Amino acid sequence: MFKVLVSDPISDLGIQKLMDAEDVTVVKQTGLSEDELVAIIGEYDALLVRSQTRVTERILTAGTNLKAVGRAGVGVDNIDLEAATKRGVVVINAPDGNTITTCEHTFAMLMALARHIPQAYAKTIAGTWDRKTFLGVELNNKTLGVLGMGRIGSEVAKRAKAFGMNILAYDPFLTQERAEKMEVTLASVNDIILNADFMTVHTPLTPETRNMISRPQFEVMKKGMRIINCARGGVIDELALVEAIDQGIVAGAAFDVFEHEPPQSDHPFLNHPLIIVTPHLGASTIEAQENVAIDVSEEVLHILRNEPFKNAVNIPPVAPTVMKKLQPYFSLGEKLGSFAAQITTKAVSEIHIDYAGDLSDVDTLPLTRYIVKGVLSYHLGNDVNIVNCMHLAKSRDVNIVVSKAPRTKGFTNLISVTLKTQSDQDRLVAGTLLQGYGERIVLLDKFPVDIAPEGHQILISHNDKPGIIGLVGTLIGKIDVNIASMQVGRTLVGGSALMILTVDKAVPKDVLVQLVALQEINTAQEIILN
Ligand SMILES: NC(=O)C1=CN([C@@H]2O[C@H](COP(=O)(O)OP(=O)(O)OC[C@H]3O[C@@H](n4cnc5c(N)ncnc54)[C@H](O)[C@@H]3O)[C@@H](O)[C@H]2O)C=CC1
Ligand SMILES: O=C(O)C(=O)COP(=O)(O)O
Repeated sequence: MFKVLVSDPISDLGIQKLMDAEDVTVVKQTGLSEDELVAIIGEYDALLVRSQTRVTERILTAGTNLKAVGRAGVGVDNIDLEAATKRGVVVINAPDGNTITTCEHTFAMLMALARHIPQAYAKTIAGTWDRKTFLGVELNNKTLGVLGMGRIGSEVAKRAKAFGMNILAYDPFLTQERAEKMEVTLASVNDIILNADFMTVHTPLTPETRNMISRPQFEVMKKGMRIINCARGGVIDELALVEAIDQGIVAGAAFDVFEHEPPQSDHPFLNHPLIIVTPHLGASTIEAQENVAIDVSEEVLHILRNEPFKNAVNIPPVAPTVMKKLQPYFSLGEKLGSFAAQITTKAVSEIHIDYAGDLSDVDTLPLTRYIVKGVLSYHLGNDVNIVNCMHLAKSRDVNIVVSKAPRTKGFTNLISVTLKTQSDQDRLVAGTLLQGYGERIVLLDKFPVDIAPEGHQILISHNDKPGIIGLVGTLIGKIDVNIASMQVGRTLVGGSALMILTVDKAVPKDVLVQLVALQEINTAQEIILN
């Protein structure tokens, strides 16, 4: 039974699927401190959060059973991604579910700012009928600068056009072609600062975007600018903004987010007559909360059940078409890696993977992860997964080298895994996916073989002499282990040869020792593939 902890307020309707799952127990406990979370997280397989819970390295370290952290929303700046990756915890988010809602909140803030609605409301309900102070501005024919044209920024631009606004858009990934398609003007940050009447930010908070708009930008800014931030606190320098408002450069600001949330009661934004604020409500609609909770619950279920998932933040994204092509090879890749690791007795310094045939023209990184996982998990056990395997390999100075060849001899696809060791005792295992026959190992070192990679195998290297097969069969038979299949490969008559037996159950270690003691047998190794 998997245990999932929900530590922020997340829609019940959205997580219904998780609550209904027979193999999952959901526990809801919100408002926990870091210490409280550290104390209990060890029992849980997954943690579901929004932006309040800070998922720190301490929490991730204490979460010894943790497989996934699900963020019911977009921003993952409250999660220590590096620590999660190191510990093999998949971090997933729900990037699409709150786009429209946050865009609409941005628009609500934009209009409230243009017409002083919160200030007018407060004065009116306090009993003053003031029709002079709150002279607003129209949006029509004004210029809106959008910094960050991702999901939310693009939707804001679309709606602003319907209000008759001209859009200046800046995003490092915005091309001229896409800008034209969206009927916005591609601009620089400087163009926006100098020419816009309103400016809205929709970027994540990164080292590059932190204080993107600060004193130097305010100093040259077009007078009367109005600024909206429904993205992340810290993108616009809070103190510099207050100064710019007080100097009459900026006419007003509307902020949903703060550098530190919740802000201290003496934060200069609170009670400033020209700044309106909301408490990080951008994503807070019934619809968005259901959407993000559904998305994240489905993904967490996939991860817990070892099924393919998308939207992992700490694994590079894979295009669906590529995924479709690669997925059938994941299990074969992992088994090849595991097989190679089990027959390699020296420390591995390089994992060399060669993809040939069908696999040579796709981005094979996701498959490489499965192979590396297979190699490392033989020694490192369940601590290795496709999230942390590359990091673990690097931290152990194991190089991963990938080569590709468009053609293979006799196979439409071939994956060859060579484990290189410092003592030059390299081992090679190659496999293919045969239409109708499934996974096969077809090459072991230099010997052609045909083995279904599953269950228990014994790999024996011997000299090519008559009578060896009989000796081995007799010894294995004596301990009552059934041999399901046997193959012998050699390159030269009378030279070195290789025998591989598929057996029905594990063979005790002392039998392997007895096998090696037989004449003409050099090594005997057991390989277990699940
Ligand atoms: N207030 C709230 O409740 C909510 C806030 N957000 C926040 O809104 C922001 C945007 O979310 P989405 O549009 O979904 O993300 P997105 O990933 O679709 O868009 C972000 C865009 O920012 C751009 N960007 C990155 N660095 C930049 C830079 N230096 N200058 C200009 N653009 C840059 C990226 O290229 C990308 O196109 C995120 O920070 C997210 O956390 C999202 C949902 C709700
Ligand atoms: O999705 C995001 O990035 C948000 O900022 C929304 O945060 P929340 O889930 O409302 O705490």
